Amino acid sequence: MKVAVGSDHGGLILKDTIVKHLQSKGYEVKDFGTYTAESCDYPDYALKVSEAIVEGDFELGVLICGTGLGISIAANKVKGIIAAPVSDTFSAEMARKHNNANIIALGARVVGEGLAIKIIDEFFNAEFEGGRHALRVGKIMKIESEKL
Ligand SMILES: O=C(CO)[C@H](O)[C@H](O)COP(=O)(O)O
Repeated sequence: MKVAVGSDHGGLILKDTIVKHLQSKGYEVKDFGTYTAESCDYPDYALKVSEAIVEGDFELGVLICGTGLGISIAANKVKGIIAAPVSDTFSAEMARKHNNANIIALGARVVGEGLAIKIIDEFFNAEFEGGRHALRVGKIMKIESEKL
C-alpha cells in the first residue's frame, strides 16, 4: 500500500518516526514535508497529502501538526478526504472501520511516540466494514457534494 505523509514544523520529529515505522512494516511511504524545523503553515501540507490521495496516487495518509486539529480541518476541506484527528487507539480503529477515514491526523504535542505508533498500527490494520457505515459515509459525501 502507498501512504502519503505530511506535517508542519510541530509534527516534524513524530513524522520522521512514523515514516520509518511504516516503512519497516512494508508500506511504500512518500514524505511530502515539511523537511526542516522552520516554522511553516499546516494547510500547505494538508493540501499536498490530500491531493495526492484524491488523485489516486496514494491509498491512505498520515498528517501531523501540534494538535492534529488544524491539519485535519484543512484536509477535510478537500473533496473526497475524510481526515480523523485521533489521540487514542480505539478511535484509530473506528476511524477506518466505521468512518472510512483515508487520513489519520495526529498531534505531536498531544500524544507521545509510543502511543502514536500504536494509533498508527490500529488505523492501518483496520478495514472499512461497509454496510450501515457505508450508508452513513455516503450521506457525509452527499453533504460534501451539495454544500454551498
Ligand atoms: O497544532 C497546530 C494546528 O492545529 C499547529 O502545529 C500549531 O498551531 C503551530 O503552532 P506554532 O506556530 O506556535 O508552533
